[in-house]
Amino acid sequence: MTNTVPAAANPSYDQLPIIDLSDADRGPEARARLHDRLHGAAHDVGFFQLVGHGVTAAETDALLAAMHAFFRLPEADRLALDNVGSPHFRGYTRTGDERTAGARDWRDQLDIGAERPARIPAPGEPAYWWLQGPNQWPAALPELRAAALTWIDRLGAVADRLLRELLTAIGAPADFYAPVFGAHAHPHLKLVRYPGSADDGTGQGVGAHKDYGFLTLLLQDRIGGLEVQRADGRFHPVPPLPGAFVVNLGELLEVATDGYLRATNHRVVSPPGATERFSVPFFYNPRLDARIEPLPFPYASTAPGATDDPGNPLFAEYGYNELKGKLRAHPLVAERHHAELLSPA
Ligand SMILES: O=C(O)CCC(=O)C(=O)O
Ligand SMILES: [Fe+2]
Repeated sequence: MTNTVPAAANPSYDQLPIIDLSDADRGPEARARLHDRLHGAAHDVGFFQLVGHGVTAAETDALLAAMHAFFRLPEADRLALDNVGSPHFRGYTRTGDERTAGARDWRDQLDIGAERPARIPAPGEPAYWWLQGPNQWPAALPELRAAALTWIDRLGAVADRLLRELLTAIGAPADFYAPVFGAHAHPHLKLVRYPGSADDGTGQGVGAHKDYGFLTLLLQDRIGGLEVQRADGRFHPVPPLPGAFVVNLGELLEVATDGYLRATNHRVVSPPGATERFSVPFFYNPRLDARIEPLPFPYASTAPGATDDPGNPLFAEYGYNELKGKLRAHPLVAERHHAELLSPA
């Protein structure tokens, strides 16, 4: 059987393909092998484990220390940052206030983005400008701000390299999307805690969803619970791999490649009992007003078309794609600040 698309590096459902980004610097042969594996992983699975990314254990430990300190703050300190007070969807979401796939998630989290002044959309301007605005930081933990903003810069640089290698791997110009990133890109970071299982028996840590942007780089601890929908339609666990980032493709890469690369559904099953799980997803997103042009690449003619789900339309103008998700996930923020954007039930 011939197959022009290279097979995923590891076809087993027991672990995701493992991609070593440092192969890009080991000469033309190693780089060509990297491109084969990356192509296969991105096309066949939409998820992989990234090693050789250059982020050190010390850098990771600094972020994790700040995150753990945040979740150890008295609840009142965390609630002082309640995102219900932010029309920009920034700040703290208490456990049970977030919804995915129409049901309650069982996690609490701090949402952080690029630190910019609020931009209130004028009449006639796109509503997604609401997503730009200041973060909320805990007064009792000043080091969190530096740790989080440093992480956004660091992972943004890794994601930038990875996107270039991925575009090269599928035969596209490496810098095709460079204009939609740069100084006005809209990265997003979440510090997340899953506080064990809710008593409703659903096991929903976070419900099945796709991410909205280009690439997500996730740091997960050793507890496990992340699951990815594979080609057989079933959700398979992603066993933690120490030192690796779990990478997945977001909806914009699906739009850009007309479905040749896919944004893959994933979810988190709550840890058992009172076990806590921590994770840090970093979302590599372009500027809000980026309009994602179709990618010129040699496999474009074989692309099946992007997913057509009336319940989850994919928007090529990035800001609308993120706003759709935020309004759905944070109904309390949406009702308080953006009632005019909610479609009548
Ligand atoms: O916590 C995780 O492992 C994944 C979280 C996730 O998929 C998300 O927040 O988009
Ligand atoms: Fe996600």
